[in-house]
Amino acid sequence: MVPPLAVDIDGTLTDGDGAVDPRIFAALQSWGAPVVVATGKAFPYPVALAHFLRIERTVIAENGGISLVGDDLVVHGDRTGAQAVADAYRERGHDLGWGELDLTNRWRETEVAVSRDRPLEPLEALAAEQGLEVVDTGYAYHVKDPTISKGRALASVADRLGYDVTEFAAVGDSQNDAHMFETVGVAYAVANADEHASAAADYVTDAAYADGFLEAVAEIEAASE
Ligand SMILES: O=C(O)COP(=O)(O)O
Ligand SMILES: [Mg+2]
Repeated sequence: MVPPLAVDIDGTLTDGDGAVDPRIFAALQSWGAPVVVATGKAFPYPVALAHFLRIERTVIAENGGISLVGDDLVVHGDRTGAQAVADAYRERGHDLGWGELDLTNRWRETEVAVSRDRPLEPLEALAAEQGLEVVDTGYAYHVKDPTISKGRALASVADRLGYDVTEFAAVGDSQNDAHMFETVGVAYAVANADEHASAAADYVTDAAYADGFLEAVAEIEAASE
């Protein structure tokens, strides 16, 4: 019996260009236990992925700021502090880097993401003034509540699914997966992972990106036989 699986999106289910690799579809659709898509992206992204893959709508978004188990939605926190940081950052002449539509932040409820080509030092200083942190996922800088994490949200989701979080396996690639890795039973970092994720993982795959994910799930399955 395979364990329940928590899986990151960017850098894990994607290729090096950030496109979801279609080879992961069957792996998620055929997994013999619950799958939790756990991402730093805004809530609509993992919901859409689950919808179009026709897998259970069991997702974590915004680095743990939002969790959904079926119709049970929990928002952990709010965006007030992060928005104050974004406003002060703009007042210093730095936009968030996503253009007018800002689809990266349009639907965020608990944090704000800033493009990695924007200055980090003033962002970190402004976040610290609000008691917030800046997490670099390799895809964006996230201004967030330091007490919120994918790991903390996964413990809540596991409980709502009737599992202990230590029964989970997890696969991911960056700093925003590290606490989740320390929370689950077994954690795999893909070869392209940053030093935070690699250090927190039990294993690092030989292959990168979606190839690394497929390698990890094959090993998790083999270990469960
Ligand atoms: O949105 C990001 O910055 C990273 O997203 P991820 O947690 O799915 O890798
Ligand atoms: Mg990632």
